[in-house]
Amino acid sequence: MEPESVKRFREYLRIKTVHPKPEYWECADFLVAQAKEIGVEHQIIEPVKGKPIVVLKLAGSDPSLKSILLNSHTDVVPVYEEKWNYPPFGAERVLMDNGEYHIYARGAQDMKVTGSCYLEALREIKASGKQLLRNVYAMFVPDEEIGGEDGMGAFVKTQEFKDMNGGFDIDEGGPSPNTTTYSFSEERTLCWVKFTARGNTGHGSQFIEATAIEKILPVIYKLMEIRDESVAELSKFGEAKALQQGHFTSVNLTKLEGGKQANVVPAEYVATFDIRITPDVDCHEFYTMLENLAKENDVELEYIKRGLVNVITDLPDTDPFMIAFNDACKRQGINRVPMIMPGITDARYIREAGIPAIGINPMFNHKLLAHDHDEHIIESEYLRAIKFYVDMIESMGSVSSS
Ligand SMILES: CSCC[C@H](NC=O)C(=O)O
Ligand SMILES: [Zn+2]
Ligand SMILES: [Zn+2]
Repeated sequence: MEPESVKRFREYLRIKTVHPKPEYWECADFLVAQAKEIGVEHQIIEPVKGKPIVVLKLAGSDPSLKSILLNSHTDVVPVYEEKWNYPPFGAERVLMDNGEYHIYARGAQDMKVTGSCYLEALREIKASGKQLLRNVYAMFVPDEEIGGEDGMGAFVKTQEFKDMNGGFDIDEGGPSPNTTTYSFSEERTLCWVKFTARGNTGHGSQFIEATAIEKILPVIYKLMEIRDESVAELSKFGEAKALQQGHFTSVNLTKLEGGKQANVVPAEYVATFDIRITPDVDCHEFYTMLENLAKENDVELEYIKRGLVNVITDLPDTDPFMIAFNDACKRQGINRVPMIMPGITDARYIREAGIPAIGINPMFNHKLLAHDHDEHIIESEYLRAIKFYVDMIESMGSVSSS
């Protein structure tokens, strides 16, 4: 028998909130219907037209206290459909040889599973008739996968967000490949940067000076050197490599453009990099280094997107919210290990707004398939995750001081 919570999760997965044209209103309709069924208030905020944010509220008995926020994004990244063994928006429930059911869909891990856990946990708590002390808000926001400027970035600036009076945010994490759970209270800083070199052109048989290629190559070499250094440092950690990656700056040359024909020396060459700066270094110093590198080589630099601040959540274990958080983890058999988020998430906007945020995903034994083909989750782990969130929400929502 398929649990009702799984049916609802699969319904959420079937909504094509996929870039570049996510069906945000279909998604909002689904979430509003959920709120009505669960019996909690909801609100739709649209700080940017066509990008609705849906917020569900589990009302606490003392609304003057700071609230607990549960954040999730509704959008998902595109798919290479031909590479999937199951339709990416079919949300098929497949019985595996080991007796486990898998649910296949884009967003199954990243991160509709978490959004569904919030919905199911609110449903359970509401149905139990218990009233918590603090307001709890589940937020469903668009556009995280494209930077979140029009989603959480815009939302945190609204009066509606301020009125929620958030005291602590539970946010996005990743499932664990084993039974250790990662928790994220800091992220690397995103830097997408494009270098354009211009130079002399002419016949491909000649020794032409000051070509675009000669200018761009030292820039590429230098950045690849930084990449090599990170790889070398990271490899020293052996098995613990994945856990440590956030302490190193990652560099990837993601686009290289230029040249028209084999015998024409290119007049222009463009190199685009996806760089993630570790919070262990000052991002402004890193930017100065990039700018100097460009200047020294007569290359133009343009930031496509970059972070300018990097706020981390650093609460002591004696903080009442942390006590409640850790207690719930312990009760649910979650062995929490801190890690720096390798990518960027909407939690950064919440931290910048002055609210502590921790990203977590309590599911065990999953291959990380965010943004990958055949993204799926193990049903029994989803069901266990719901229990985790029920406990976590009740625990955090009952914190009396702070
Ligand atoms: C600039 S938006 C990119 C956001 C994305 N976040 C999760 O995958 C990431 O690449 O980290
Ligand atoms: Zn995500
Ligand atoms: Zn993602």
